[in-house]
Amino acid sequence: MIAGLRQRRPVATSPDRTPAATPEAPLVDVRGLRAGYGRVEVLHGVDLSVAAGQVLAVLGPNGAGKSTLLRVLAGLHPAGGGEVVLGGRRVTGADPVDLARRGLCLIPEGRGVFPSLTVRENLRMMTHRRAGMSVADVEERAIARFPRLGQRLHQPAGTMSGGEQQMLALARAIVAEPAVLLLDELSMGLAPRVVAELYATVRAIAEENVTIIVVEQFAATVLAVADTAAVLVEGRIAAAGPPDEIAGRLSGAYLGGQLPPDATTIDEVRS
Ligand SMILES: Nc1ncnc2c1ncn2[C@@H]1O[C@H](COP(=O)(O)OP(=O)(O)OP(=O)(O)O)[C@@H](O)[C@H]1O
Repeated sequence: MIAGLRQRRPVATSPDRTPAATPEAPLVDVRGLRAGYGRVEVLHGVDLSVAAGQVLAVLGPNGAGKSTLLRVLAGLHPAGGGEVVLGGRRVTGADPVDLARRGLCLIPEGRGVFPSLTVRENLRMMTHRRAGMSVADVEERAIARFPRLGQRLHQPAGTMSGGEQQMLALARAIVAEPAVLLLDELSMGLAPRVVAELYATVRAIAEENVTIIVVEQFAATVLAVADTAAVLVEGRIAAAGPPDEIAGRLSGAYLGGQLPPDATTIDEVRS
């Protein structure tokens, strides 16, 4: 079951924190972003922007550079060129701790939890992320959003189902009230029903004015909750626009919500 929306409570903020969302300007603006590994460039000048409180879905086949894009945005991998602007401030090259302080939070591919720690311990680690937040606050917020976690507080996170682990990863992220949430393939290895449940929650989180960039191969489910979408193919944006338009352009190329594994097929959809 998906918990309903809760009234957000004020927490202490730092002056560096990304300003409250406003609908006028993009909250995240990526311009000509390049990145690679060694001499091999995998992002060849990516332009993307997402308005405050909106969900941007970035779709693309294996190896397109989706995870690399998120890692650069989170400060975990260096940009080789271009820039990242967060809340009107250029943050290219900022370190991950600084970006986290500004309210940017990445849930990486795989489960963003500590498997040997209990659910409670995983949640408690988040108290340091926002001043003025007690352990009780953290647990209360997490359980309000994901009631199932309340029954598993003493269970090691790694023994929960994949869907429950992703709920915990999302719970860890949202208790810190992020300005921007970066999600890398929440759907990996999960049943479609569980994926749909997780993405319904992602939509609800966006409704609380959190800006979300989500990277996925599970096209149909994520497009259903996105405000805008882009297709990344071989490190370049092949298409961008409203989700229904992108879905239409992809419809000939995938069945059952799964993008085709080869970039060539998506290239054919481009024009
Ligand atoms: N640490 C690394 N060292 C060298 N090359 C890497 C590294 N990580 C990723 N790559 C390469 O960069 C390219 C983009 O990888 P990335 O993981 O960003 O793609 P992706 O779109 O997220 O793929 P997937 O959907 O399979 O996770 C791939 O060719 C990959 O092999």
